[in-house]
Amino acid sequence: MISIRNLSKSYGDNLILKDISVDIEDGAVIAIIGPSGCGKSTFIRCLNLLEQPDSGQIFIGAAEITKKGVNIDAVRQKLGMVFQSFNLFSHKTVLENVILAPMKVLKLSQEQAVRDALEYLEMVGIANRADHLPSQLSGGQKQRVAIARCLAMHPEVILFDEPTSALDPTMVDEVLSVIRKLVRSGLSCIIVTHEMNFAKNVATKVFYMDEKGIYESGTPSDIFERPQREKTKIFINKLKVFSGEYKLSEIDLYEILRQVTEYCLKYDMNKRETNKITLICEEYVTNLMKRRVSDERIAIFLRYNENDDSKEIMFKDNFSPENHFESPDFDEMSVLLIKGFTKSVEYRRENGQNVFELKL
Ligand SMILES: Nc1ncnc2c1ncn2[C@@H]1O[C@H](COP(=O)(O)OP(=O)(O)OP(=O)(O)O)[C@@H](O)[C@H]1O
Repeated sequence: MISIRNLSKSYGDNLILKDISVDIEDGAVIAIIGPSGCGKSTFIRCLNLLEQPDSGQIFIGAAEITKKGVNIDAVRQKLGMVFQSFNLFSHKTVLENVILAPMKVLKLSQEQAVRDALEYLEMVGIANRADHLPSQLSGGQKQRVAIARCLAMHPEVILFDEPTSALDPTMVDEVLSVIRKLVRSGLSCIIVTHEMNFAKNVATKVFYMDEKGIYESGTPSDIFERPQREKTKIFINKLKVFSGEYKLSEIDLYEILRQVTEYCLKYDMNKRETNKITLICEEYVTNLMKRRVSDERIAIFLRYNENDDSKEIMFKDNFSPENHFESPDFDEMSVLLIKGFTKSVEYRRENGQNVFELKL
């Protein structure tokens, strides 16, 4: 088991990872997903000490690897790493790349190292290129050699840092297939990936990273089908969000409608949908403007889910409850129009606010 306790890491003044604590069980296949720049690579690079954490502890079993004076080669042997950019020695053949570390670090004889290397090259389907130089290989083949080189060190866990990001799309599958094969053989892996289907189908657990930490974790179905937290939902559902908050005394209705139209057009909504959304916003805001009081505020949120094409509008305002949408003061035609354009309208009071959720 890998246990991480209160891990933090900054680059200069830029705090990237804040106080992460998590356990990774033996045999787990962890997919790490999250927006670009959230610290996924930094996190796994800290695990095998390619980056030095600023604080916190990492244990492999009972052994603390973050302790002063630890043997870094031994740590990296246990936690092998496959990089986005392969990192093969360009002047050495495929075979030489694979036997180098086992001879140097594991002190294997050349004969033994070659025997092992050919076995691993066979496993990743590239033994017939053992005498080639990396420059004679495609990106996918180079990455498979890098995986064989990692396996030759008998790691307990392999860390994959976006292993397919540098590849031509036609080569992604051959590398993912090899990783899938390793996973099936029982090897523990931690994979930083932007390949959501791969994460969904191969991982035993998914870490969604955001806000400098593991923002939400769970099984692939937890994360991909039932994400609980807002940012995970937005990331997973590819939600395109618009939000605007306005002080009623300063409101410029036409500016709001312009912003809403711009949002709809940006995400390729058709003219009909765009008109519906802007009309609903117009009706709602106009009705509230009529009863302008001192310092009332309204907020408009639009959410468009690209996966299932669903659209939602949410209005929040801090008017008193009797001023809400279905109250007699609200223009009857507006209510009919809004209801006619939507599949459902839900009203609730939340934290002293009126909240309307409309599904289109
Ligand atoms: N060696 C470094 N020195 C300074 N800043 C760095 C260094 N490495 C990464 N960063 C910054 O730290 C942040 C996190 O980077 P990291 O590569 O860990 O993110 P990521 O989630 O893996 O991103 P991506 O998905 O785009 O690869 C980024 O803002 C990046 O620019």
